[in-house]
Formats: sequence, structure tokens, C-alpha cells
Amino acid sequence: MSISVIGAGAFGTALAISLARTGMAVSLWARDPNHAANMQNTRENTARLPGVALPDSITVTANISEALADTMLLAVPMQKMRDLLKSTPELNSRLLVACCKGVELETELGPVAVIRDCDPKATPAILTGPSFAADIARGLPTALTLAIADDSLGQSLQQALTTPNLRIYRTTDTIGAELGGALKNVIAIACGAAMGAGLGESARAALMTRGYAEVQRMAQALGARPDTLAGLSGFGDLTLTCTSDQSRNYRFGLSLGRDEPFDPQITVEGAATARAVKARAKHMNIDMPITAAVVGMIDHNLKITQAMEMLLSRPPKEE
Ligand SMILES: NC(=O)C1=CN([C@@H]2O[C@H](COP(=O)(O)OP(=O)(O)OC[C@H]3O[C@@H](n4cnc5c(N)ncnc54)[C@H](OP(=O)(O)O)[C@@H]3O)[C@@H](O)[C@H]2O)C=CC1
Ligand SMILES: O=C(CO)COP(=O)(O)O
Repeated sequence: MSISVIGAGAFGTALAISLARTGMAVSLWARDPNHAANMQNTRENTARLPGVALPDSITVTANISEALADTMLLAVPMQKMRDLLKSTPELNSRLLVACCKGVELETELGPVAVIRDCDPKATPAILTGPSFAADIARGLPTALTLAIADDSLGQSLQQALTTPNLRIYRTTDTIGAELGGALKNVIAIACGAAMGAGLGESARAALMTRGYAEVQRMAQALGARPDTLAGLSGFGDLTLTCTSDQSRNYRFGLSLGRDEPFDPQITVEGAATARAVKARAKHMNIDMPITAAVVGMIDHNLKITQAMEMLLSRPPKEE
């Protein structure tokens, strides 16, 4: 099975490095020809993943026809996925593996549904779970979830993506996998804000746990399986992202809690996703107070201390 990676950001580059270390020839597509040429010549992604050498078996190109393969890993931010699919018809009718985490703002759809919407002939899948690009690129041990509806195709893809340091688990529950990965970013922003404002680790544990309850409510209402949410793509990634300042979502939260500016060029998937999920929860009449508080902090200048007061003053309920 030939595999190429579309999107030369931190995660796409890390996935290409991981696959290439097994000796596989991998094409890595960057939309910007200068960025592609620079990476191809210097053998490093200095902009997004500095300090890790690209193995010789990676070819970086801005020419999509040089990057076509049986399986295409789409590693662009969630809110850019539709642009990518619309502007790159060469990707049509292929096995497309979303490597992003989020919910599209305009449509309230996740990555698998966006692929289906843009390209009904594609076979969509998602690769998600707890992993920082830098860890994968350094060859540190990592485990991810691959979700795809067709389990026999899933088994081949699982084998193809597995490396000595990257263990891939498989599920057919694409809804659970994509929602776990999308929603944990929203909760990580809340946790970062609490820690940034000095509210303490007990407050963070409460936000993580009640945030996980929100993930379960929304995801199960949409058909996700509880065991998927308890796995790498849900609980696993929630734990990583809410506790590590390697996470951009968590760091964005820290800056909200500290009332400090945050570089708008940095990819923070949880911000747009919080807005999309809040809107979807409203349509579906699902209670998601932490998600609503995150939107309040991002869009309405609500302080985390005020958000906490609102959360704590809600009527008592059963856990
Ligand atoms: N970084 C990480 O540790 C991890 C990230 N992820 C997920 O991976 C996804 C991508 O994140 P990450 O790689 O970190 O993001 P980065 O910000 O590092 O890179 C984003 C990349 O997407 C490219 N891009 C943006 N818009 C388009 C477009 N319309 N067409 C083609 N390419 C485009 C950018 O190109 P350009 O440089 O030209 O702007 C850039 O190369 C996110 O959903 C994230 O949640 C998942 C696990 C780990
Ligand atoms: O998804 C990630 C870890 O699994 C990366 O998190 P950030 O996008 O918050 O950096």
C-alpha cells in the first residue's frame, strides 16, 4: 500500500517521518512551493517541526500529481479540510485518512463527514489519539486509533501505518473517534484557563471529569460507542491535552487564564470547535456548560473565575 501525506505542518511532517523510518518511500505535499523546496533541500521542517531531520525516503513536493498514492493522510487543520478537498480534485475517490481534530464551524460536521460531503466516492477514515507531533518525530512510543467503517480495509491500513514506535489500534466507530479528538481540545482550553488563573489542580481534575461527561453526552447522542470514548481517541487524548503545556489548546487556555495575548498564527483547533459544538448542543438540547464557558471566554471576554462561578452555582445534580 503506498501512502502519502498531504499537509506539511507539524503533524503531517511527523507522520511522514515515522513512516519513512520504516524504509517506506513517502511523499509529503506542502501547498507552498517555497516551503516544499526549503524542506526538500534542508531536510528539515524548520517552520513547524524544527530540530528533526527528514529521512532520505521522504520527498517533499508542492506538485500534487507527484504525491498521489493509494492512501492519502490529510494533515491540515479541521477548518481548512473543505478548502483542501475542493481545491485539490486529484484527491477524489481515494482512501482519505483525516489526521485532524475538530468540528467544522459552518456545518457542525466532523472530519469524516466533511470528506463524505465533499467527495461521496472517497473512502474516509480518521487517525487520532494522544500524540504530540514532536514525540512521534523523535521516535518516542505512541499509540493512536484508526477508525474506518470497513474493518477489512482497516486491518490492512492498520498494518501499513504501524511502526516499531507507533502502535495503531483499530475501530469501526468513526463518530466516536472523531468526536473524542475534537471535544477534548475544548476541555483542554478550559483546563489551561483554570491553571493559568491559578485555580489549582483540583479544579482542573473537576473540569477534565465533567468535560469528559460532556464529551460522552454529545458523542453518544450522535451514535458513538462508549468504549471508543474511553479509549485513546477520547479519554487518552483528553488526559494528554489537559495536562501538558506541549498542547497548543492548553497553552491557549493558559494565556486566557493569565490575560495574556496568544499568537493567532498558532493552530488552536478547540476555539472554532467550541463554537460549533455549542451550536450543535443547542440544536440537540444537550447540556454542555463547560463548552459554553469556553465560548464565553473566547468570544465574550468572560473570565475563567466568572465561568467557574457560573459552573459552581448550577443546581445540584446526580453525577
Ligand atoms: N501538532 C500535533 O502535535 C498534532 C496535531 N494533530 C492535528 O493535526 C491537524 C494539523 O495540525 P498541525 O499539523 O499541528 O498544524 P500546523 O499548524 O503545524 O500546520 C498546518 C498545516 O496545514 C497547512 N494548510 C492549511 N490550510 C491548508 C489548505 N487549505 N490546503 C493545504 N494545506 C493547508 C498549512 O500550510 P501552510 O504552512 O502553507 O500554511 C500547514 O502546513 C490538527 O487538526 C491537529 O489537531 C493531531 C495530533 C498531534
Ligand atoms: O492533539 C494533540 C495531542 O494529541 C495536539 O494537541 P494541540 O493541538 O493542542 O497541540
